[in-house]
Amino acid sequence: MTRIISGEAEPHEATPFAADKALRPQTLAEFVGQEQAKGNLRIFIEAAKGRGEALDHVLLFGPPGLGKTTLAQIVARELGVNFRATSGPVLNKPGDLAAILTNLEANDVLFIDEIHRLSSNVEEILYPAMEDHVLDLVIGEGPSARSIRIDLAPFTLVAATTRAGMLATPLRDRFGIPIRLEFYTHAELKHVLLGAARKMGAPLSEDGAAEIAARARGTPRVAGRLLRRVRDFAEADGATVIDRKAAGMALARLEVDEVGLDSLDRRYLRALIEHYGGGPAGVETIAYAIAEARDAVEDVIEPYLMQQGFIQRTPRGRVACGKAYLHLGLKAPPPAPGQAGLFGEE
Ligand SMILES: Nc1ncnc2c1ncn2[C@@H]1O[C@H](COP(=O)(O)OP(=O)(O)OP(=O)(O)O)[C@@H](O)[C@H]1O
Ligand SMILES: [Mg+2]
Repeated sequence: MTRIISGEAEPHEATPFAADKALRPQTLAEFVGQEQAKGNLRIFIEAAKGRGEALDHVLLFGPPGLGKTTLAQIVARELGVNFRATSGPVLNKPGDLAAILTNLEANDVLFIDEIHRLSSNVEEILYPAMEDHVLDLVIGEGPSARSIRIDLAPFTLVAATTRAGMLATPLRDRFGIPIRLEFYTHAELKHVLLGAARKMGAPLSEDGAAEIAARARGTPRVAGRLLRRVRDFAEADGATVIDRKAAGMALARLEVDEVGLDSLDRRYLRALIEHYGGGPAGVETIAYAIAEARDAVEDVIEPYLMQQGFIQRTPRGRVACGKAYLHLGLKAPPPAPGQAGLFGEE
């Protein structure tokens, strides 16, 4: 799925040469928003440093593009320790993780992205490593198999996931510091955009930043991507400043509407309303109707539609709220007797 407003990283954004790598905030102070998470982290980091101990394990969860990887790197930098990064799908065998763990120095940060995709045999060796800093490995097979125990340096696991619900409870329980990242406010995104524009040398005005921020679906990665595309249009048009008008024109050409929805979001809402009478409809059914993978629908499309009150999740499926009808210019049917109102009130 290639969408300008997808919160997911595009392949080029995930490489070390990523256009947005230089824009990554380097310190907690530079990291915009997520005030509660930052405040807590600051205290825990200072305490761990003061005691000369490893920081407790941190679980970062939330939709794509909200800054999980960025925050993980910042934690290591603020602690003044090494940052080692890997990801769930990359760790195929217990030995892959064992090799990384045995190479960590005292109090280092190990970052495991997409921890929900860790295979269960790798997950099992992670438990004693997280809890007691030991590695229990089985060497050989069959009757000659024996297990050995290796001591590890104390370390901090920082794990990220878009799907905290998919983690096994014993794994989730081993994180002393769980942090949910929230969508950013328009003001926070405006701040992110002005900072990024300064670093890119792009002539973004205050009202231009506000215009992009309002359409970036609460997500810094989307804001950064929109800024780059808007700058391209502005340059092509010979604009000397990216103001509200230039940004608005570019965003219209990108088919991103005033509230940050693109054609795929609108297709989702239309499918739910026009094919399924506004719901309740199962996510599988809607995904099929718009020819998208269920995971993408759940991770990328729905969180923002839900947060903005376009749809609601009910035990019987997704339901379109009044705001969705209004946004598409459709007339909302009256609520059926005994059912929740369409405007979200229970
Ligand atoms: N609080 C922030 N302030 C400024 N820029 C930010 C902030 N959070 C994220 N960014 C920028 O947004 C982009 C995406 O951030 P990041 O890669 O950390 O997201 P993520 O949550 O790890 O996404 P994914 O779930 O896809 O791994 C980066 O370019 C980063 O610089
Ligand atoms: Mg990431």
